[in-house]
Amino acid sequence: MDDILGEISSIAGAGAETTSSTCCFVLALLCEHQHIQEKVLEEQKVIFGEDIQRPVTRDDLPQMIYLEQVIKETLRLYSPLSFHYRQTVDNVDLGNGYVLLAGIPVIVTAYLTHRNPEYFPDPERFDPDRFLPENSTGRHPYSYIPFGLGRRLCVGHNYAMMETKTILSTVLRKYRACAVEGGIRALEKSFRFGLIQKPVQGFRISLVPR
Ligand code: HEM
Repeated sequence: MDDILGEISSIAGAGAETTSSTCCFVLALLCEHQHIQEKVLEEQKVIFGEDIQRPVTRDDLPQMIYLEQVIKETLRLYSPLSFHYRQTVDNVDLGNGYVLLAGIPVIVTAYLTHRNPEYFPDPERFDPDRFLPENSTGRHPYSYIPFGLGRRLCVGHNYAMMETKTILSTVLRKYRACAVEGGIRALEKSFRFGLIQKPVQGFRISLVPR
């Protein structure tokens, strides 16, 4: 029973604030990039026509290709889990003159990794086209780690993408995300770099019915 309760609480804990914060960051970025929001909406119209009420079905999700690029680019800039904590088991030779000794804590930050200009030129720019197939093929697999990688890869990563697309499609067909209080830069200044990266005062985003 303890194991089952442990699994349930870690899935509920790891699955709730991560996706809600991702949805809010997408909406905040779309406030500041209206032309990208228009492209998202155009894609929604191809899938749903003018129907703003129809619930999203499983078959709709693979068609939301541009929305997926927008979510991926949002996760690049604002990964809810901004660092990964590990402890070395053996000595690790980094091949550049440095060796991490066995038994030491290692923190990898998604925040800095995702802003490495070697892999993401002009890294502060919000550009969903970075995730077009032709622009992402050949990129180093460890340069993009919003869900971690390897054995401890987020067990919910596919589900998270489905859930985020469903929520955003439902909201954006009905509402235009207009403004985020103080702008995204102000949000960033108030980040709490805890387990979940998010602004201390939460998100205040204006949504206007379409
Ligand atoms: C955008 C949403 C999400 C992000 C960015 C995210 C990110 C992550 C990351 C980075 C890790 C690995 C942590 C590490 O390296 O130690 C992780 C682990 C985990 N995630 Fe997610 N996650 C998301 C959504 C979800 C959802 C929806 C669920 C469940 C329904 C979930 C369940 C889990 C669980 C159970 C683990 C622990 C796996 C393990 O320790 O082996 N996550 N997540």
